[in-house]
Amino acid sequence: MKDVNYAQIEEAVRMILQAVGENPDREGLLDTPKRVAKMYAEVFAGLGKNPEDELSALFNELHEEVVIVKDIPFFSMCEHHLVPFYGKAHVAYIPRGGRVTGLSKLARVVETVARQPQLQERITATIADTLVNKIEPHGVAVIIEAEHMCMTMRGVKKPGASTITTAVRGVYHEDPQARAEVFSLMRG
Ligand SMILES: Nc1nc2c(ncn2[C@@H]2O[C@H](COP(=O)(O)OP(=O)(O)OP(=O)(O)O)[C@@H](O)[C@H]2O)c(=O)[nH]1
Ligand SMILES: [Zn+2]
Repeated sequence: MKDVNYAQIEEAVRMILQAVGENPDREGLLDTPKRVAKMYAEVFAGLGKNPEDELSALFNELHEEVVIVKDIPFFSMCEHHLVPFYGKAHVAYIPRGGRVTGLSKLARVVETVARQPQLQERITATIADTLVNKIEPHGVAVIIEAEHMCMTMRGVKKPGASTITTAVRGVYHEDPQARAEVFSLMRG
């Protein structure tokens, strides 16, 4: 994790409160800058981390068929508005050469990639590329379904609108039938 400058966040939050016409010195807001600084440190904890480091647990198991972990909940922050977007990630890969990773490690990759100012497309692609680079599987497919609060609580205000993004690599990129099969397992 990158070093977080808590004092600077606190100062900035005080300034924002003042700028919107609030009184940062009223009792209810006194600890708010501190809380917000802690909150940002937590929700941006993925900054400066390499998600490939999460894939350190490798088991030498010759399983050259698909492994899918689906419905991995995640929370991220849209880099345009710094409001949350959240939903579920589904991650599938076909191990190669006995390089099978711990199931929880797939969820850890999702967590690390999501915990930074992000775009849904970039989270999706980064998860796929992390697996490709670290364990060189036969194929990877990632689907993310999310609701963006910048589209629900503000702006166009369309609660319930859901965004689906995919990233496919290797055999899932090359073979439409394999891709259709894995997508139906992931979304079923
Ligand atoms: N592609 C993509 N766009 C996103 C994501 N999160 C938010 N956005 C969009 O980023 C865009 C920013 O558009 P701008 O016109 O620069 O900003 P804005 O005036 O606040 O736009 P509105 O949201 O339409 O009010 C909006 O269309 C958002 O819906 C994301 O993960 N991926
Ligand atoms: Zn946004």
